Amino acid sequence: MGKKRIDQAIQNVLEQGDKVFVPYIMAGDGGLEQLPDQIAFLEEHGATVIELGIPFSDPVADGPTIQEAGIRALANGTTMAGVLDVLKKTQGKRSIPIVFMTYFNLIHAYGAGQFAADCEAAGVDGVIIPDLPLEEEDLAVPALSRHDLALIRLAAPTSPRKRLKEIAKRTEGFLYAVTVKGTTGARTEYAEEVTGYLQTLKSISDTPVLAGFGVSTPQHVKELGGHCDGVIVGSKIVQSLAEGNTEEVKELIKASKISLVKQA
Ligand SMILES: O=P(O)(O)OC[C@@H](O)[C@@H](O)c1c[nH]c2ccccc12
Repeated sequence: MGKKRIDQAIQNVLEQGDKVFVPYIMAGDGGLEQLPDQIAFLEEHGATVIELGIPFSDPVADGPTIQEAGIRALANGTTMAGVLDVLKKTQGKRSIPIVFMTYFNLIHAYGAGQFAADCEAAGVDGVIIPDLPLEEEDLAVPALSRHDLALIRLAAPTSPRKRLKEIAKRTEGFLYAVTVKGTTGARTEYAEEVTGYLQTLKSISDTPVLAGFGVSTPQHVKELGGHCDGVIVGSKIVQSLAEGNTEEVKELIKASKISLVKQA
């Protein structure tokens, strides 16, 4: 459980010669009762770790697709406590690691200590808190460490090198390389500097580096994956699942399986 489970899952994929694939889904989109099946589907089709978003009324880092998914999830009554409850009850049915993506406000309202304890009890392995800067981490880190939860840090393309080094040193599980300036959401192409930025992060990080924000086609998965250890896909997965287009999700995951291509 916890940090080690994330490290293990990522290591297994990399040793096999594949790239890590982390899908993001919004908990409660489509009804919270769907969550165990959504997780099982992603696990079955080869996801490495699942990033599970907790809906929040003021999602400052999110673009329209994820904002709308959050509104749908809130409208059907999804709460942090509800998500933890479902995960706790279905713990034995999955072996894929789960990472929460939640704004700090929700953790603060829940109580950081209680939050971390309940996460551990529900089999959650780590958290991403996009609005918790390095300088404020003490608000959460002691509780998270006590309950063996990895705190995955985000690197932004606007951060100076010195700061990137500190982020890379502190991160646990993986380093989340935000590839664009702006909010989450599908994009058609990437600026050329992204390649250099990912290479820089690889050179300063001992922890696997995963690229996220705007990854939305199998081509993106292959391209970006070629410069780091794998990718995170949010908006495109959220949209495909909401439309019932499971084929699209499978194709995205398949693009991270380099070893399959080599054998073919
Ligand atoms: O939606 P995109 O562009 O594929 O980006 C990933 C992203 O959705 C997911 O990791 C995420 C959702 N909300 C966030 C807030 C901050 C950082 C990351 C996230």
